[in-house]
Amino acid sequence: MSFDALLWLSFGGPEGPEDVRPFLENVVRGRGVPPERLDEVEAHYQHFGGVSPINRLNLEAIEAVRARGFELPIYFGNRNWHPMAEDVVAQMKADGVQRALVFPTSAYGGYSACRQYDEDIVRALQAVPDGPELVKLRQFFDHPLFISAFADGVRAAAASLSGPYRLVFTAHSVPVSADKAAGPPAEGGYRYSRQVVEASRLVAAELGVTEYDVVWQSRSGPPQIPWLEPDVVDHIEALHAKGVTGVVVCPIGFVSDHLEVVWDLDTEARDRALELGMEFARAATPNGDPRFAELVTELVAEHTSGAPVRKLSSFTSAGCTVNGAPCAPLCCEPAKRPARA
Ligand SMILES: CC1=C(CCC(=O)O)c2cc3nc(cc4[nH]c(cc5[nH]c(cc1n2)c(C)c5CCC(=O)O)c(CCC(=O)O)c4C)C(CCC(=O)O)=C3C
Ligand SMILES: [Fe+2]
Repeated sequence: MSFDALLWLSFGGPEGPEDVRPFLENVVRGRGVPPERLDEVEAHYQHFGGVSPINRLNLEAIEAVRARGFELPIYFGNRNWHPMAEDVVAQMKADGVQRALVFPTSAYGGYSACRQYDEDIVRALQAVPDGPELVKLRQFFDHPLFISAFADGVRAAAASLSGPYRLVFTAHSVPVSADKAAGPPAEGGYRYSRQVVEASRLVAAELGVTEYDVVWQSRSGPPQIPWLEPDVVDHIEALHAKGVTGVVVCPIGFVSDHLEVVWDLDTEARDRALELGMEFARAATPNGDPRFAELVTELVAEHTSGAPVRKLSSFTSAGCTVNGAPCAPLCCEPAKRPARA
């Protein structure tokens, strides 16, 4: 199969104070997130001048891929903020692109991490009749380059501490019902949390660390709905109560230092740990590591030159579908809630 472009598909983030509210409205449209939660999250963004680092980090990662001599033109589009996926797909069509690979900036399965990117593709193609064929790349949570980049991040973070530490992996929480619906029903659900746990195990194994925890962060939604727990800040408090004096937090669920990382971890979790008199260090995310550009190049080469599929676990790496089709019938079905307007 031949391809004539790569679409780098991400979450999007605001570029200034005025963008924050409309961006947040895009993210939570139809999701039942209470306004108080939005006010809180808006304050986190405004703390950084209303600018999320995510767009800049994506552009830097794209430059790193280009700098490797990558053979296809790369387009950048988002789910929730400009450049919006539909505008970029219109541009691709205008440029004569007929078949493109799509790199979604999430390593995992599940509704928010995988299926919602399929929905973005469907939405973009609906907005652009006779647009290019779009083939999404697979999930890469257990790719050796992804795992070793995180392992080095943990090594460097641990080296910055003076005493012993507990290794704590963290990923974005999701509603328990969404995790239960992650993956095709025949697999038994929980694909997202199982992949997060597996990636964490692989990083720990590469480091030779046998005692570690996997926790969750950045919970949203109405308080009465259960989300994956424990929360990273609560967990740091529990570790402190057990006499743990240092913590290395590895944001295994994220590819770059976007807002949930620089606020929820580097600010909130860190402040709490220091308040408790604990040492705290946060491992780097892979986005800025040369291995990340190599990873993208390899995932593309699986399609363009039959490069081997490298993965360290036997767990399914799905997500590779055409024009936004789900991976399998009923795979990662969205929760029953009002449709996006
Ligand atoms: C699994 C997962 C990932 C990892 C996979 C992936 O990377 O895709 C992820 C990434 C991200 N989440 C992000 C931002 C936000 N997520 C929100 C809300 C939500 N996230 C959810 C899940 C996830 N989110 C869910 C289930 C919700 C509830 C609403 C809904 O059901 O959709 C909200 C609303 C406010 C709030 O937090 O309540 C914001 C602003 C940003 C950009 C940060 C920046 O600007 O730098 C990124 C990369
Ligand atoms: Fe999926």
